[in-house]
Amino acid sequence: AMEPYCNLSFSSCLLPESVISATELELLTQNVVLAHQETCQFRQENLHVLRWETFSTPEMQSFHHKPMDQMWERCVCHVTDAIQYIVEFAKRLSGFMDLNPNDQIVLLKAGAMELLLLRMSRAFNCYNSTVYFEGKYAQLELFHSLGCIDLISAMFDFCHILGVLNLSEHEIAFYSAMTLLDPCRPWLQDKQKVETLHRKLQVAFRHLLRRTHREGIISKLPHKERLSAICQLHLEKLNVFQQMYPGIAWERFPPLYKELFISEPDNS
Ligand SMILES: O=S(=O)(c1ccc(F)cc1)C1(c2ccc(OCc3ccccc3)cc2)CCCC1
Repeated sequence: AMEPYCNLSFSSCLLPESVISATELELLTQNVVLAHQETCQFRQENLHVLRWETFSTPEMQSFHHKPMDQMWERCVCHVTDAIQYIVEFAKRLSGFMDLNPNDQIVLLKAGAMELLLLRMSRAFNCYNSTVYFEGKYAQLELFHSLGCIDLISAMFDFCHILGVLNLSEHEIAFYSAMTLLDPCRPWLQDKQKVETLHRKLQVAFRHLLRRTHREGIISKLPHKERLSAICQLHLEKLNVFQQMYPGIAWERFPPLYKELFISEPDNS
């Protein structure tokens, strides 16, 4: 099939807005990979050396006996830390800061937890189903006191699916950028602008996969419905937690987490 872009000798040819030049393709790929590398929070090599360091039974017990609200507060703080890196990733993606501020917030509100799950798969050991948590790798059981083991096991399953694909940092970078810059997010004002960015990312990602003979993973990447279902479940569990511990979320959860996941109480 015709290459998705004109080569430089025809640089004067009229490029339909969705097609991208070879140079722009290369610059976009560098931008996405660098934005991810600079904001990935934990380096792959550091996670790798720890991946067989699991919590001992006594340590597991201590997590088990933690009160639900304490465990929630710890996880919510880790989420907030992780999301600060995700916000930084977004800001470094070419085109994101040119979007209007409303659309930047819309994309981060809808995509932050999804990107957190994609990044969490980097810290998942799919050989013993453990995930990096507070310095070591934890089994599912450790999170029992959160009272939302169905949410946590859905996250584990998701990380397992991605872990089996053994995605490279480049692939995770593109998967993250395309998840964030999703033109189908509700309430977008300038959908067209996000669409153009998304299409350029698609061309660049396909180009990378072709170059690395990894086209096969496209059909194996989880559908976005799966990602949004887990994020929906998180919001439901957060709601249940707020019913059980009224006031804790408002008093103890970081502002960024509240901004993203807790809708203003309707004062009606
Ligand atoms: O280290 S973590 O706290 C962690 C928690 C559970 C787990 F199984 C593995 C890791 C962290 C994370 C925290 C909450 C998450 O969902 C939302 C959630 C779930 C349950 C309670 C509160 C929030 C997802 C991930 C990993 C990435 C960033 C922090």
